[in-house]
Amino acid sequence: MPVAALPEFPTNVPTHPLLVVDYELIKKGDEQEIETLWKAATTLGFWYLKNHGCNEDVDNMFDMGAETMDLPLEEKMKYEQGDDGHSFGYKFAGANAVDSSGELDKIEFINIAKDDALAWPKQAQRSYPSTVNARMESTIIPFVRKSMEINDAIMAVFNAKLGLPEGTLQKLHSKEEFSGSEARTIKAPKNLPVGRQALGAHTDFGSLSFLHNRLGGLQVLPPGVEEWQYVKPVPGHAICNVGDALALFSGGILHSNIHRVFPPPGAQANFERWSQVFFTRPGNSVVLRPLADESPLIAESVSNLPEERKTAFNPGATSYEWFSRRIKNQRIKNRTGPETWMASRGTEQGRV
Ligand SMILES: O=C(O)CCC(=O)C(=O)O
Ligand SMILES: [Fe+2]
Repeated sequence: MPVAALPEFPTNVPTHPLLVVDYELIKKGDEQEIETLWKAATTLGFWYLKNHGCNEDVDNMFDMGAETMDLPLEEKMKYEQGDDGHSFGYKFAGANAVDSSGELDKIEFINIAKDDALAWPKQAQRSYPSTVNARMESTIIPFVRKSMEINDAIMAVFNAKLGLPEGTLQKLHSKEEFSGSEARTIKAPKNLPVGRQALGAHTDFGSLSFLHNRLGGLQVLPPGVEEWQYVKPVPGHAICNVGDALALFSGGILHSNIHRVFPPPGAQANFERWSQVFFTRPGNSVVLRPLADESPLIAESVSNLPEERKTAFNPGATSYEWFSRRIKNQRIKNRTGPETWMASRGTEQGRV
């Protein structure tokens, strides 16, 4: 669907403005732009990123997604994630809960491991539908490589601002180690029930998310605010956000905010909603904990945390364990009651 053919985002719904960061300026080390990025990452934890150079790659990923979702359900189900806490592969609509009542999610998606993209034509983590394999070289590998480069550059800025020894965050997100890093293409059907969640409220599991939206639907619940607000898609601008792993590594200096997906507002509701994400996550063996020994700034932030937050910020889990616990307990098949939803939570602080 060409963007020009889609209805405009309505003007009468509450939106939350995001700071705009220019990736070209970040790459050049522009001090003012770095300050804008830092402000965004330490307050809401969401920002727009322009001049990222991936627009064409994202369009190609949407084509790959459409080809994949058009396969018969029976074919897609051969590549399903399963109920054991694995993310890579296909997820059917209704596989996950969206809240503690066990209401079902409305979106389907395909997750492609960065390890499979980088190892191609060898298989690293798992196999994929033919439509994915056919576009691995032309579409997926370029998108994954560029997204990794962008998230790495942002992470290098955080590393310096947190006062960590050079390359610390880079080492925790090494290309070589297997990780949960993945590309995700999401399809939400048109005309979803109004006022219901398509994707339940959550914080992202990993470190950095690089998201591309054409239609509205993404909502955030900013700190200290009681009303969910839409994040308006802006053409050519990615929506970037901090995930739990960076919040934990930084002792809470970087903020991982809760968000969810609602049906697109106004006339946009009559259209399928597609989104494209790349998630950068730490290596599987990396233990999630504040890097207080490596940075006085982080040590100070931890010392100012209330006792219960100190405990929550030391989950005693590796990145792999954190990630699979959260995925597994979202799966409706694993639900025993509201406690299963609670067991899927990250750093939301009881807000959902
Ligand atoms: O589709 C979107 O806009 C957001 C998706 C999301 O939050 C996620 O997949 O973690
Ligand atoms: Fe998310």
